[in-house]
Amino acid sequence: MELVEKGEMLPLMEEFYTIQGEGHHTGTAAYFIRVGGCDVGCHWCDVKESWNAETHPPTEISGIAENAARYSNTIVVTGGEPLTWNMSPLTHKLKEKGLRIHIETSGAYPLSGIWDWICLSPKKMKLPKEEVYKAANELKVIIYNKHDFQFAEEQAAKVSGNCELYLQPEWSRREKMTPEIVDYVMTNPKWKISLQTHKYLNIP
Ligand SMILES: C[S@@+](CC[C@H](N)C(=O)[O-])C[C@H]1O[C@@H](n2cnc3c(N)ncnc32)[C@H](O)[C@@H]1O
Ligand SMILES: Nc1nc2[nH]cc(C(=O)O)c2c(=O)[nH]1
Ligand code: SF4
Ligand SMILES: [Mg+2]
Repeated sequence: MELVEKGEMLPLMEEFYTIQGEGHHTGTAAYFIRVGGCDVGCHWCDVKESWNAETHPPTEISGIAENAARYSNTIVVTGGEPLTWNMSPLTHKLKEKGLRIHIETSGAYPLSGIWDWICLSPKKMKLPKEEVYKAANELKVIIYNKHDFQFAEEQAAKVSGNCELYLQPEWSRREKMTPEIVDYVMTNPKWKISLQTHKYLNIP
């Protein structure tokens, strides 16, 4: 659909008001907008239902923004992969309402939209675009196995000097990898650990 191509409508999977569970803003209330569509294909992805954009209804962005403003002054746009779509129209609508806008992204597609905070979670299968590395405020690398520490260092070499660095255990591997991350962070203190705290709290 043409309006989806322009970013005037977006395949909306779900919206929910919750506590940011991960990374720098952990513990802070925020309204999440989850946009469908992703072809990065992480085998451990915890929202595979988001991948097929066709299963999520094209939704007017003005309605999405009005609804979001009723809940919170901090909005997290996630997915799916939000940068699959042109994020400029939605983020301008949210900014008109004076909201703070954060994105959760793999960075695999060109950076669109205006953002107060960019969380970049790079994936080996589809590496981030140069401009997303440069703009990222936090880098959050998922640790599934020991090789991922090496990948994390390679990715850290690509972000700006003031980008915060996080290692986050892949959820199904948390018992094995969390102690390894703890050791790694103590040895390499430029990194911090990020846990999916919403899963421990049993909230969305
Ligand atoms: C579902 S993704 C959506 C946004 C975007 N596609 C991305 O990957 O950044 C949201 C965040 O959850 C992380 N994530 C997804 N599945 C996970 C899992 N099984 N364990 C830990 N983190 C996970 C991603 O790396 C990303 O930081
Ligand atoms: N509470 C909560 N915090 C999150 N931080 C990033 C999430 C995401 O799926 O993008 C997420 C999520 O799904 N829930
Ligand atoms: S990039 Fe994000 S949404 Fe896409 S498969 Fe990977 S974790 Fe899931
Ligand atoms: Mg999540």
